[in-house]
Amino acid sequence: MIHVEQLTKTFWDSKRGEVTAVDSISFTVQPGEIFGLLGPNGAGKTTTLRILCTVLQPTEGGATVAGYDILTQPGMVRQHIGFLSNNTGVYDRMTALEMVRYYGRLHGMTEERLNERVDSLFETLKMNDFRDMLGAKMSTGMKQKVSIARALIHDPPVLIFDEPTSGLDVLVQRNVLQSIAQLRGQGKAIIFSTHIMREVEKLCDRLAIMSGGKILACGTLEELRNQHQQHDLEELFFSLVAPPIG
Ligand SMILES: Nc1ncnc2c1ncn2[C@@H]1O[C@H](COP(=O)(O)OP(=O)(O)OP(=O)(O)O)[C@@H](O)[C@H]1O
Repeated sequence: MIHVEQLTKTFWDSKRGEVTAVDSISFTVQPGEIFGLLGPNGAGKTTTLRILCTVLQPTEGGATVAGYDILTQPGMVRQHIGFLSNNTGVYDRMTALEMVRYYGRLHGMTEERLNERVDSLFETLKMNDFRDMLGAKMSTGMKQKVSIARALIHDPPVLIFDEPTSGLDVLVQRNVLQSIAQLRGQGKAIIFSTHIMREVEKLCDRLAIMSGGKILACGTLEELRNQHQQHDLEELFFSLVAPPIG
């Protein structure tokens, strides 16, 4: 469902010179699978996800999403992908319902299909209590639900979550993680980027540990534990990302 092949992205930075944000990474994600990208700040997670969403172009390598090529079929990729970050971008002057419907129309959905999807999403995400509330009056948790509904309105087979729980309180975090787990049950292919190990342990079927633009390890948690002879994910992570000096 998602195939990433030797993807590389370099940026030119006036202070640092050439920065290799993503360095020849490859991985695949199957339907019904949550694939975790775990890495510290600056590891290259967001850059990778932005390339998959066709917001950025890779310097080298490529990827297909739901069978469509990110370079030659970016419009089709966007139609088959839902993207959620922690930056909710909810408009102050639109209600929850207006915002979600607006995104559905951007995806070219018919009114009938849109009504169906809105009803089902507002029900499952428990959004009916604030469907007519303006963005300006919503709590952070409400805004995050609107963002989730907006990302899911066109029922895409591929979902990309970039640190979706950062800045949320524990209750809302739990809610968001439960919603993501439900989506796996519906057969979606999901990429979930985070630097929170507990979330990876709870949610992800497979993971890649990223640092300095590279994938340092990739597999199920069990495979990584066996390969690196380290049961504790936190210890495993530190041994890869910040190995002891000397
Ligand atoms: N537009 C840009 N111009 C220059 N450098 C960039 C640009 N975007 C990202 N970078 C650099 O690329 C590297 C990877 O950044 P990226 O945002 O992908 O990491 P990340 O793993 O998502 O980190 P975080 O958890 O902090 O969001 C960093 O060194 C960052 O400074």
